[in-house]
Amino acid sequence: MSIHFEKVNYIYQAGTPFEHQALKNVTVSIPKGSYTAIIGHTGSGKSTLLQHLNGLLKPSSGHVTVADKEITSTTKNKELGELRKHVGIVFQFPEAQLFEETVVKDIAFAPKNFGKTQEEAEKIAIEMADLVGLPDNILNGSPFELSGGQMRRVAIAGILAMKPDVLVLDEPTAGLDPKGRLEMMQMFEKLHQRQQLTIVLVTHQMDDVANYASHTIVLEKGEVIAAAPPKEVFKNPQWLLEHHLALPKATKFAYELQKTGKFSFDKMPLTEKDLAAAIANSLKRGGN
Ligand SMILES: Nc1ncnc2c1ncn2[C@@H]1O[C@H](COP(=O)(O)OP(=O)(O)OP(=O)(O)O)[C@@H](O)[C@H]1O
Repeated sequence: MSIHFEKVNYIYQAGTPFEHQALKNVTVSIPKGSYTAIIGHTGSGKSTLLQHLNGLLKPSSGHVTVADKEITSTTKNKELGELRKHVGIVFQFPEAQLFEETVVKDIAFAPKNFGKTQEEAEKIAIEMADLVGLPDNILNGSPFELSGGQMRRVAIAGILAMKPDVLVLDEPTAGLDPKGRLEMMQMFEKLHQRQQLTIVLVTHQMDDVANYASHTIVLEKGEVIAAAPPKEVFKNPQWLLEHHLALPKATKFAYELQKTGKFSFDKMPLTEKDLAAAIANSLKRGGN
């Protein structure tokens, strides 16, 4: 399911003293089947852009096309029901939305609402729980007795139960410890690979962009300032620093090494593995 923004402007609270233009003439695509990271400073418009993906927000002008559905300022909510099944959005701290008395019932809520029988919905729920790595023995217990990371998995399974083609994640690892973060990111990677899900990830974690994303969109003050694979976006550390963006750890380390004048890199490494290979190469060419 490909997604395209064409000259999209979005203005919050238009015509009031609080008016704020959060997206400015955004023309950008999210390739079908990609793992696209959206990065940018606080307030650059990431969440605003994300909410256009299923019409929670509609462009003030311009249009968004998701598969064959065009969303404009005049699109009615009742036209968006089908689209919302195809684009699942996991907002920050999704576990706050859990409410059912058992894990299975919580995950089964959406399919039941979309017309499945109780039995069908629970079957889907059990499959989805397995997909997100929840153990069987918690399924009939309360979601509120689980750890934070497991509660989040329940909430994500609830979104996956709609069988979306696109999974949108707004800082999905916020508040998790390093182990929980790694496990969660590995789970999304698995979903991307095995279910061919298009993933759209809003993140401040540049290492996650480097490790997992195939495409990157960089926002600054509501404008798209770059849209390219991570290796392109991170190849010029100076440009990123000028735009007050962080670098992946390995890229930063290589950049600092390069500044000593003793190492040079043809391609900036993005990951620890790339970094080790790049240092070895530089040494072979006569670095010291
Ligand atoms: N309801 C609103 N009314 C007015 N301005 C708003 C409203 N919601 C967001 N904004 C403004 O729109 C801009 C973009 O906000 P948005 O939440 O999309 O940014 P973001 O990049 O997701 O930020 P963060 O990284 O902090 O989540 C910000 O300047 C924000 O203050």
